[in-house]
Amino acid sequence: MSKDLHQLSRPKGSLLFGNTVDFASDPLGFLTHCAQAYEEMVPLRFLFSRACLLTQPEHIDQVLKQPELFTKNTPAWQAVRSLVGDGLLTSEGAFWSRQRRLTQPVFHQQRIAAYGETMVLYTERLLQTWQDGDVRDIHQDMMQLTLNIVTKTLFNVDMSGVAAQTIAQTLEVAMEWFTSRRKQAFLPLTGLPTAINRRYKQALQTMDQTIYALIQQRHQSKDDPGDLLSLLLQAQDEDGSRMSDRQLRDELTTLILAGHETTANALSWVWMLLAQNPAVESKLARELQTVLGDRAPTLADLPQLRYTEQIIKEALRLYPPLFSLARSPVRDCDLAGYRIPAGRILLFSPWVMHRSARYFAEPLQFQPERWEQDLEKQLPKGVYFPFGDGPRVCMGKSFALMEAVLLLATIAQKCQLMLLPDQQLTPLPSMTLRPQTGIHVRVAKRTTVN
Ligand code: HEM
Repeated sequence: MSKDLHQLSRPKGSLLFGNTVDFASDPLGFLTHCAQAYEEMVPLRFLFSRACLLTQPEHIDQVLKQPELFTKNTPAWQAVRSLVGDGLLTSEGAFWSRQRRLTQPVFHQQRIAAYGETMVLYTERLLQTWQDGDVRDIHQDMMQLTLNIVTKTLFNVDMSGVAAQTIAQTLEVAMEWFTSRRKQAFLPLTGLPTAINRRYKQALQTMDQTIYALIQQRHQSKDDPGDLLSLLLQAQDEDGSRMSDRQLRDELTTLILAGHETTANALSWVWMLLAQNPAVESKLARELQTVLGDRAPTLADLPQLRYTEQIIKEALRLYPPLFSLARSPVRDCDLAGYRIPAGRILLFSPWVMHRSARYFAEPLQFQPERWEQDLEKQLPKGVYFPFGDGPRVCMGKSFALMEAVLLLATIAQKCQLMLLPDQQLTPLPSMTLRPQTGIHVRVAKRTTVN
């Protein structure tokens, strides 16, 4: 006989709003506090929505491994849907399964191997514009660079000038809109003509024009570059029908968003952590000098760039770009002996799990060395999951890891980035975990390795 969630202790909230105010004002702090102060499941209430925070790895693992039972039908995912529509990230059931099958080949190891050259080339182009002593917002640089790489590799488009700016601006507004929705406990207030709602609607329209123009161009072109866009255009249902332009728009928007925002954030936090930890930075420089000397990295170097990879893993542990995930059961079910009613929002947070002293020694310290002995394999499932897990694990995981290592190696080989003093380096928990006011650095072109 399953137990009732009511039996579990929970953080006191206000009579009307429940835990909304605490969550909205400091989601990272609130979730961390709940995981530390209460039991394995923590019932929560956000105004009218009931939720439950999972803090046991085996529960998280069970939820991630059963996407048919635990779906993404939650307010937070609905908010993401307003931006990306019914693309791979947000669709469900047979439709998602078909789209995933169809898109998978583009992410096969051999295929993404070919993208390595573009990643390094685009990074070198960016470096050519940097002068010794320059002050830069490295977060903006990473956003621009990863956007250019994802559109070139997946859609064979050089996204520059106005189009790139349109996408960047839409994302800025979308993040602001998403943060404001979280603060309203995801109440469906999107219809109200508030300033931010209006700006968001306008930004979506402008971005749609850019994406539809890209689709149109390809419809008219005779070339078949064999990229993801060609694959999607050629895909046919059993009845011979093809994807509508609306569906193509959703998939393209999804991959542009998922394919650059996350990696850019991960790399931004890497630069901050390196600047704060000079011993790690020097060790990285030595690895790059030993493995690469003066030549640019290639795919073949990846197995030797072990410390570089450990830095990425460690930064993803401390600053997971998707800091919290959510699912909801389609029917009443049992989880760890508790009855979970259909529709209950289940929250679980990489931020919380990755910083737990139960699984990581000195959890708040940046220690890439902890990944030396294949720690990832030794950890229980559901502890370290920056890319999610189960059938809906990030489709771009290998792409992203390869990109992060190549970009880090290419830049760190040539430059050292130093943080400007007196800046607040606060993570803003929006749709992703972004640095709230960017990360401002001074560039020192490398002459010798320390
Ligand atoms: C450091 C970089 C990245 C991180 C941390 C990351 C993280 C994640 C996570 C946590 C999920 C699962 C969400 C959930 O289950 O609720 C996910 C899904 C997804 N990611 Fe990534 N991602 C990254 C890069 C990329 C890249 C480069 C691409 C594409 C080029 C991509 C495409 C996708 C797609 C399509 C999904 C949806 C998969 C599905 O539901 O079938 N991601 N990502």
